[in-house]
Amino acid sequence: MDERGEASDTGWARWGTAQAARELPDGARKLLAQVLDLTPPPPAVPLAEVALPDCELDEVVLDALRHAVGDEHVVTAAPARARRASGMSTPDLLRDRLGRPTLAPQAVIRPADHAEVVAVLDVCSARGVPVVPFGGGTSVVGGLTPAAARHVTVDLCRLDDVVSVDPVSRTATLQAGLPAPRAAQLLAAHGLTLGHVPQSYEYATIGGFAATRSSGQASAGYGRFDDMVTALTVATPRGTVRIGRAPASAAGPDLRQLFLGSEGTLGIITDVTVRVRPLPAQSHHEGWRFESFAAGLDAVRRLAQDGPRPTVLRLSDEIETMIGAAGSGRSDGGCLLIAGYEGADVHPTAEAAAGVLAAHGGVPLGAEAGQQWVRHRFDAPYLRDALLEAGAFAETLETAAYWSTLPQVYQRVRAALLDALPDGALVLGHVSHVYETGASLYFTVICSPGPDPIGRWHTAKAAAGDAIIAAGATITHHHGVGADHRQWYATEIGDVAVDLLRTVKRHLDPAGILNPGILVP
Ligand SMILES: Cc1cc2nc3c(=O)[nH]c(=O)nc-3n(C[C@H](O)[C@H](O)[C@H](O)COP(=O)(O)OP(=O)(O)OC[C@H]3O[C@@H](n4cnc5c(N)ncnc54)[C@H](O)[C@@H]3O)c2cc1C
Repeated sequence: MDERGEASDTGWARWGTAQAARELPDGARKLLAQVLDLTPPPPAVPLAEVALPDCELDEVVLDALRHAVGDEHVVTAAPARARRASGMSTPDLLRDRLGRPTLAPQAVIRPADHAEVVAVLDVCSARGVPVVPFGGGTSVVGGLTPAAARHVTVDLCRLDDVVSVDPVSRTATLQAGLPAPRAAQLLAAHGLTLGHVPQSYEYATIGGFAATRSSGQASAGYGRFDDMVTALTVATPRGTVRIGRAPASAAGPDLRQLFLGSEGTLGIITDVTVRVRPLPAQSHHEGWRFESFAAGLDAVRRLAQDGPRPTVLRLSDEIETMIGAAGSGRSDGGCLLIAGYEGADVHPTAEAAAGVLAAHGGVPLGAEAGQQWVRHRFDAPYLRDALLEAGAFAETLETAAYWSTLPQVYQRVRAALLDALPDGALVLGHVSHVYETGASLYFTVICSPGPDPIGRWHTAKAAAGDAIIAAGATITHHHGVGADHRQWYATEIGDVAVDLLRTVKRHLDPAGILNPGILVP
């Protein structure tokens, strides 16, 4: 078994391990059976039984790669390649379940450090071998499935340490392949935290967060991941770029931003320097009930704009609240808001925020509702597996918009999804990342799979993408562009910006080996 647990099927056709699987709560199962035509799928093909054609890379290329990283770190075994053929969107999982991953790499290359990443890029650039950087493999937008045959995957799993900590400036330099839980553990030893807790926290990596501009559940208090980055090192086919020598700078455009969100198309990020904060002495979460999503949105906007700002601020719409209640046995109706506070002394902030929430019609549900959310904050991906097993289809998408247009965007995306899935679908929504000027909107769709669940989802997702762009919102707030959002991304940024991006890519990656077909239209 290697360090990613291929032999135990970790992350194959499911989130995490089989041992960590969750049952669908009875209430939720009954509710779904009333509204959807549930069709349980055949059992998933185990990873060890996936058959792939043998690696077709030239022996000269394989030898050069072995020379760059060591023989045992050029892996051509089918399980290792199959496991890295895609990310973790529901279509990815469904293809995995059938034992038919989209486009497996020819080999998995595991460099140990920046110099080895540079050496791998040199080989691949000279030989025209496409390269897919791989962090935790949790992309949900096709970010790991290039439009290229015979590619290799560069797995950053051996770049998994803290390079340095500067407690005076409160920064830490972290290697790109460091998984989020290990980063948290290593920083905690210094009394520090990053505060970045996306729902994919258990498996995603520091480099992946930077490459996709990730946003975590506590973004109201700690900011987005790209807000946290003060410097980064990137290996490109042209050489190494290191940017960020001061906390702020007027030395030209901020080129860190060129690489943040570049999704492996301009280079491989090998380390990231991030702002860190002291581990919070206190943490308190509580629930609130609002009569309607509109009323809750009003309260959330007031906190986002005028403060006090909680660390976690999350508002579910009526349907998400109802489904959550069916799962937990509660049935308060309305819309559930979770407010979380972390810091040295959270109670003054929590009390002042409570005043704002109550003034906007919020009814306190107490700390138990908050704790309930904390206990289950990482459950959703496991529940998606449970839904797939029960014969439903479940997938998510997200966007962001200014406050003035947010309600219309919400309505239009919901309507587009429901229209595209006319035989019954549940569309759940929430707001969980807020800014002074607007917020993200996150949708979960649960529907009957039908005979062609992937095709059906592509149609619905395209309708949602069209609605998002037509309503003036962004095609993605935090999942990234990948292969799946490219078409809408091109419309969003326009022709001149598309040319600019293509020109930058041509300069940094003249052979066009880095993640072809991802991000760059
Ligand atoms: C169940 C689930 C929940 C999720 N929840 C959230 C959430 O709450 N917030 C959020 O922001 N996202 C979320 N995501 C999406 C995903 O976790 C993020 O995009 C995450 O940042 C990806 O990190 P990763 O290490 O898994 O990267 P990967 O999936 O391995 O890679 C993502 C993209 O970045 C590129 N890449 C990876 N590492 C590097 C590197 N070192 N240098 C250059 N390019 C690189 C890859 O080629 C790929 O295009 C979720 C995904 C799942 C499956």
